[in-house]
Amino acid sequence: MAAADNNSNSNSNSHSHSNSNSNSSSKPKIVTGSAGYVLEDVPHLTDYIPHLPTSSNPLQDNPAYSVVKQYFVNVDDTVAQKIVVHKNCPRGTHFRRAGPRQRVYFESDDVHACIVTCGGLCPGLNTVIREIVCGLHHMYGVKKVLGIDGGYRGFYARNTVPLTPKVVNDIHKRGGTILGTSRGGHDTSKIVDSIQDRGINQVYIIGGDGTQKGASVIFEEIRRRGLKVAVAGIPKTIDNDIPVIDKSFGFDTAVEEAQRAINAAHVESESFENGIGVVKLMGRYSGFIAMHATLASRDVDCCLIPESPFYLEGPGGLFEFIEKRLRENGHMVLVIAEGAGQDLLSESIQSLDKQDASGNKLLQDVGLWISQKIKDHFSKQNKMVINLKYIDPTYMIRAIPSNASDNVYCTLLAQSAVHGAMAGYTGFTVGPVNGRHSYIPFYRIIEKQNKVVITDRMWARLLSSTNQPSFLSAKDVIEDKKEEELSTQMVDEMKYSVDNLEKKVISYTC
Ligand SMILES: Nc1ncnc2c1ncn2[C@@H]1O[C@H](COP(=O)(O)OP(=O)(O)O)[C@@H](O)[C@H]1O
Ligand SMILES: O=P(O)(O)OC[C@H]1O[C@](O)(COP(=O)(O)O)[C@@H](O)[C@@H]1O
Ligand SMILES: [Mg+2]
Repeated sequence: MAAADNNSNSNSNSHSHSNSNSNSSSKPKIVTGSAGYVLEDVPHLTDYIPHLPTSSNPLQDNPAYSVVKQYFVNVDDTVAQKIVVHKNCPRGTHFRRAGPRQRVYFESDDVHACIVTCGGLCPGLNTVIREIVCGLHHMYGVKKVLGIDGGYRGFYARNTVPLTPKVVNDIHKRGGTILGTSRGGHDTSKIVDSIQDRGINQVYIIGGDGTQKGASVIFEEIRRRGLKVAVAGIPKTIDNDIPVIDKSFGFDTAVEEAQRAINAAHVESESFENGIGVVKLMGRYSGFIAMHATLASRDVDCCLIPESPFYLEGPGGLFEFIEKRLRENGHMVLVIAEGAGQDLLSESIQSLDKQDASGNKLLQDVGLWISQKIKDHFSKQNKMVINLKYIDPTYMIRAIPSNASDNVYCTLLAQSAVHGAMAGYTGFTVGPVNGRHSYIPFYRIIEKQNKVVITDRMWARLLSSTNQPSFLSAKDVIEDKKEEELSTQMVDEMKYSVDNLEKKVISYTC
């Protein structure tokens, strides 16, 4: 059966904007079941192209997989977002489990896939590219895979690179992305025109929060034009700021590399009288890298992240703490995430309010700023002679190849994306939810940023390991907790009453 027979739109040069379905924009596909079960499903090509032919999955004849009992995922398998539950609480949100399906919606020979990488670098990008190419080739017999050069704008402004298992064979040993990447330059219609012109029918988009927003609008436009094109997102972020998924690829590698900078800061500070080592780590709005690097190292005396406000002067302030540590230990190490203390910076330095090409706010260098502030403080009052060393390993932690565990993780992400697209799913991001790989609708990935919750146990662990001040009064902590509880409760209540709110919802009883 030729799946591409139903794909006349995707091979047309006329940029048809007709829609085969009256539903022009996709609505969340929410399925409810008993006991407050909610499935936030992902779109499928058959939602807007009816009667698509299917064929059996070629993997069933592949000797490598045929020995694995139940290799195919049951169509009804879903993954729970919340696994800690109480006896009477609703079962909550679930996502479709990732993995190969018995039936596929593309014939191998008809697949023309493309891969693009966008946004900042991250360890593991090349591994994901490699495993998409090899997964398509070895598992599904797909021969036509195109690399888009230089991010989104490469769809219409740059050359493309044919990708084969041979071309990508050892790229996972290199940092960066062999395809190149960029910020800005997202023109949805031009991108979809290019997809249509080239006859591409599977689009793999690797990138962070900005990229996934772009992928979501590309999917909507493809759907509006009624094209048989599957759009799969693979979440990439060194900052670990993408919600829902357990963590992002490359994060472990980055945390590991950050240890080298922290070690250096520790050695330097220990070797000089009143030595202070300051390390700035990435993390625009989320302090995960700084928090995990601090927890892993045990040499850090104070960790400052964007989520936890702090102040410099007076009782309970940073200067007082530094002085105390120096008197106790003779040295100290301070780790600061790049987005921390930006409010303090803009008070003392004139804020320029500049943005990068993607519209991300360009931050002032908090590492330099805080180093100068500390130096000024101790010299002005003639308090103590200090020896401060500032280390900024910013790009060094992300421009490296991924470690072994991230390599395995990248393989699973790539294979999940390939299985999903072959099974006709579209408009989804792949990622582990409580350890199980899942297909997550774009809107859940882009609706907010993942941040360190300073009223959670992890931050408490950090505070107890460094014994640094929380820089919050007890009253602030209680208020923060209340706000967090209130918003979690509101989300739960909204989810539970979803079938009352949304009449268009497809509902069935398990
Ligand atoms: N809201 C948006 N809508 C469409 N495209 C976007 C949006 N935000 C960012 N993009 C595009 O996604 C790409 C990467 O975004 P960027 O923020 O630089 O990195 P990241 O995806 O890593 O967060 C850029 O090409 C940018 O133009
Ligand atoms: O200098 P660049 O390339 O814009 O990258 C710096 C930024 O990239 C990041 O690593 C994350 O960016 P992404 O959103 O692209 O993943 C930030 O931590 C940092 O501010
Ligand atoms: Mg981003």
